[in-house]
Amino acid sequence: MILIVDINHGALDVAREYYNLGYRDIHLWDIYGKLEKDKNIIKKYRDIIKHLKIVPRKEKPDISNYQEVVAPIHCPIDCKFTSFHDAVSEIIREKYGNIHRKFIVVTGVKGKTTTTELVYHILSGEYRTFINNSNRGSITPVSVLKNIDRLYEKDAIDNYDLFIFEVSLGITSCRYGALINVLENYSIGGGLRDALVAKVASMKWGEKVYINKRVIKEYSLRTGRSIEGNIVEIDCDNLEILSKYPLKYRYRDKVVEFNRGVFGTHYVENSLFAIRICENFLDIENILNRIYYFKIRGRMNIRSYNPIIVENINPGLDVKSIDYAIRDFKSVFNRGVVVIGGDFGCTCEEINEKKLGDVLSKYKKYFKFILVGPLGKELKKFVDGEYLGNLESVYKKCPLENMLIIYRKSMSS
Ligand SMILES: Nc1ncnc2c1ncn2[C@@H]1O[C@H](COP(=O)(O)OP(=O)(O)OP(=O)(O)O)[C@@H](O)[C@H]1O
Repeated sequence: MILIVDINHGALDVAREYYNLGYRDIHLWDIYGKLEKDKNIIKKYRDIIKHLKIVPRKEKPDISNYQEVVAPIHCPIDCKFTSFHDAVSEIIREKYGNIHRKFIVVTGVKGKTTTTELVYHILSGEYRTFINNSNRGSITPVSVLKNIDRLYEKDAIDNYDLFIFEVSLGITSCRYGALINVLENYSIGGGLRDALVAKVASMKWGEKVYINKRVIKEYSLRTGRSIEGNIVEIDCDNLEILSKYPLKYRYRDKVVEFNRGVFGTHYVENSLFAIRICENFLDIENILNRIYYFKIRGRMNIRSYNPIIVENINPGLDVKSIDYAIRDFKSVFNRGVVVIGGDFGCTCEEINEKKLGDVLSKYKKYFKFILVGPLGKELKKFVDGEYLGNLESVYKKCPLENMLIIYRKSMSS
């Protein structure tokens, strides 16, 4: 008997794969009551649901009855289980042989989307490249499998030489994997595990994995163990930054240079990973040339030049990345306006408005604050600032000063 947990994160897809691989007696625990809330799921997965025993949310299955439990790594269950990262990695190998040898998989706390977009931008000059990241869809481990299934169904898999995936909380089987940072280590699984240990545990799925030196150090301090596998340590902290805007830094005997449309020193870390991965495929001149033309919306892009407006509008902004964004902006422009706010409920990790308020207070000598969206409304309790409702009202005001816009934008808005 096998127990698969959590429909929200793809348990029905995983169950279907196990069934097709010959497993029987599959129980599925709908831990968050998804089937009660969303009747469309029953229609969509009728073919597999009829072969499963569904354990409803209110019932707690007796784990000791099962030979194997399969669950998302952040699932709040206290037992030994196969993570979805492990299950998906094995299923891909079973179903598709060596296709994972064409995969580049990126994980981390901040910069996953930017790094996958960079790798895609660099490699797609020479390779037929597929990408999935949070700009384009779900980034659960199961989404890797679903993307490959879809390409096979459409007979489109041979249209690509390489496949780039952003995956949350760890990598799945791949030729090249990357763990770019653990900017904020947070607890998962109701406090039973943490993001750092979860991400590191998945590194075994990469034939070669690029890991931030800071993460290697933090992991060793936290657990007393070293990370196993074919690891390339990436040291992002000892580089010579030649200019913050336009961004330029020294890489070996070369200069990495960005165009004026992107802003922020976090691009150093993200591009360093992109360069190291892409060096497996292209020569450095070609890579540097592509980087110069890189642009990405909503992640510290320049919206206009006089005065400067920098836009940081995306779902993944946490307190630390907001702090870094303002610090970077201050280090180049010194003063101006910070527009701050947006939505709640963008990601599993909710933003703490009180902590954010404390961070903003550090900068109140230098910046005027304009507050926007539901988060902005809450921030009024912690910082002085004009509440302007939404971003449209901000743009209508025609700013006269340099302005940084930080807006946590949910995928649905
Ligand atoms: N390497 C980095 N270090 C610190 N902050 C970063 C880094 N890369 C990006 N950021 C900040 O995080 C924001 C989100 O970046 P990005 O979307 O690339 O991260 P992500 O990991 O995909 O986020 P999420 O998956 O949580 O939405 C950026 O706009 C920037 O402010």
